[in-house]
Amino acid sequence: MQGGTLPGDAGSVAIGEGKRRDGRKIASFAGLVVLFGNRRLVRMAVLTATFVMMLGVGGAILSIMVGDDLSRQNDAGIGEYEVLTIRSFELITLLERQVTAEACSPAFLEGMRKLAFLPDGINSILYAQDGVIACTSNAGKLEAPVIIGEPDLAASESGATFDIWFDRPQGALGLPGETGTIVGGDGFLVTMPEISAPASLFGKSSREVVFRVDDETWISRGGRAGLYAVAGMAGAGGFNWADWSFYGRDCGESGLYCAASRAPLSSVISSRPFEIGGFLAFSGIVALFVGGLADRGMRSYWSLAARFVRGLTPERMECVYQPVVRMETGEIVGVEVLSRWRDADGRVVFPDTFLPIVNERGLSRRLTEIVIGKARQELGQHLPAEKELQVAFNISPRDYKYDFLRPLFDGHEPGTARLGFILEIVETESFDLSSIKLEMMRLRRQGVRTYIDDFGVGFSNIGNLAELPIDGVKLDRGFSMAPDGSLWANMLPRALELIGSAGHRVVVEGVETGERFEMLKKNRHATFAQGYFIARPMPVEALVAFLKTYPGNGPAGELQPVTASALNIVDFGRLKR
Ligand SMILES: Nc1nc2c(ncn2[C@@H]2O[C@@H]3COP(=O)(O)O[C@H]4[C@@H](O)[C@H](n5cnc6c(=O)[nH]c(N)nc65)O[C@@H]4COP(=O)(O)O[C@H]3[C@H]2O)c(=O)[nH]1
Repeated sequence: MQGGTLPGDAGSVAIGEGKRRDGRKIASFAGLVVLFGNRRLVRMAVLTATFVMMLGVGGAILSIMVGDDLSRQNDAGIGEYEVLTIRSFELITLLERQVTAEACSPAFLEGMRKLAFLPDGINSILYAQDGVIACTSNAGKLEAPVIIGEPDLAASESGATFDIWFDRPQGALGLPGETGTIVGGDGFLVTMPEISAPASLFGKSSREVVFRVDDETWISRGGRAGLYAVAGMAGAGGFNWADWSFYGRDCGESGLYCAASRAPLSSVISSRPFEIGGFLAFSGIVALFVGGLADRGMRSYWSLAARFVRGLTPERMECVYQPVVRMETGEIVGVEVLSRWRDADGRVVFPDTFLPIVNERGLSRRLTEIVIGKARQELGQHLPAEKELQVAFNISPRDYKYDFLRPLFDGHEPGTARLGFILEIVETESFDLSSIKLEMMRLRRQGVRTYIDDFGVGFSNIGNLAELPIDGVKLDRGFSMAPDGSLWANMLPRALELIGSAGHRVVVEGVETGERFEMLKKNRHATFAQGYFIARPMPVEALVAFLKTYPGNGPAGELQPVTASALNIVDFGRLKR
């Protein structure tokens, strides 16, 4: 057997068009994926998507970690301010209870100093009368009393009111060069020291602690002023694309203090170069792995073999019919059924491409079953009622071994049926045909004849001509397609003689020219001919049209002898793709 290397079959495009329109959209989409180049594209897309997804996951983890760290810094700042505030009130309560001597007297000052040394972080106590600071725990009685002025804020906590003076210089109060926030009610006041920020885990971060008056009003209590406002505008996840920075914003339980922190992405990355570099490398490896998996999956899912196995269905398998001429009368007496398979993208795949898959995967019986069923149904439906035709199928000799061929011709009544059936045994491997003799005879009794296909090439054996119950032989197209004067061309009459003398009919395949056709007409052993000179394989609708116009097909009993020039009346070019 030789693989078909045809550019196409006659009429298959135009006639098959309408039928396949529905499947076009799906097919063209499938085609995108089927194309090898696109498989690479899909692989790249999967790889990129995986990498981006990994970056997304990594980014989310990083942003949670940075967010946690920023919250930790915020909480530390808020906590310290809140603790100090509470301690301030406790201290003021203690002062009011314990320091009861005459205001700013030595005993009074002694009492203030003792409490200033409590381990509460507050070491500066002031005493003011009518808005004027008269003495402090550090400076004692002030020679020049200090007017404290209006408080920045009058707040209330658990029913008690207290005033706050933010960031007042402490020089005149015995703490030169320092500033502090003064908190207190009427009489005793305490100065809260500045609080330092804890170290960031992710590079250089900045922080601002604010005293929150209400949702819209707050007073900066240290750090980088304005940060709290920007943090409020940072989007979900606390990442601000405007300055590529992470932001965190938290408030304490009392709601009096809030804090905001910022960590620029660049400093986060530069603070963890190995971890981040390692994660990027890991993401790359995962993406390559997933891309490879996708590629392997696609290769096994979209390989031609996998596509064919999935698509070996009557819907995707098409039959084309190549007419066979009886040389004596010039009449079309038969057709060879040749199969074509439609790939997922709608392209036609020829037998030389899919037959190796059929043989490798043991699908020959499935193929035969589909082709015979489909051809019988198509011919039965389309052929004119009076037309008799010999229909030849290609069969692997292995298929004879199973009791499966005969049921495919159920209902076939030899002698009365207008369709006769021929099985052309294709010898693709060394196979002992004598082992299927019995089945050949059983089929013959059922009216199904057996021919040996592609005689003269491959595994054909002259002994088979004499020993097997065969009904005919198809001479390989290599003989008639060979150029004039070549060894093959010279062997053609000898091969015909050999087969004819064994008493078999011969179908000469591959008749491409009028000269060869005329030459064969003169040879009494050349019973039938098939080839492009007569017609290319074509779909059933084209076959019906062809049979009507073919010059040798006159009304029954009036068959016209056909000459090469008469045959050329048919416009074969119109039928060729
Ligand atoms: N150059 C040239 N070629 C011509 C000419 N006339 C016919 N042909 C081509 O030669 C092949 C003849 O079929 P084959 O020898 O049985 O060879 C067939 C047959 O062995 C096998 N095959 C086709 N359909 C089936 C099938 O349904 N089942 C099985 N098992 N095999 C099949 O595939 C082979 C190739 O089939 P196709 O590609 O259809 O190729 C066909 C046909 O299109 C001509 O004048 N010139």
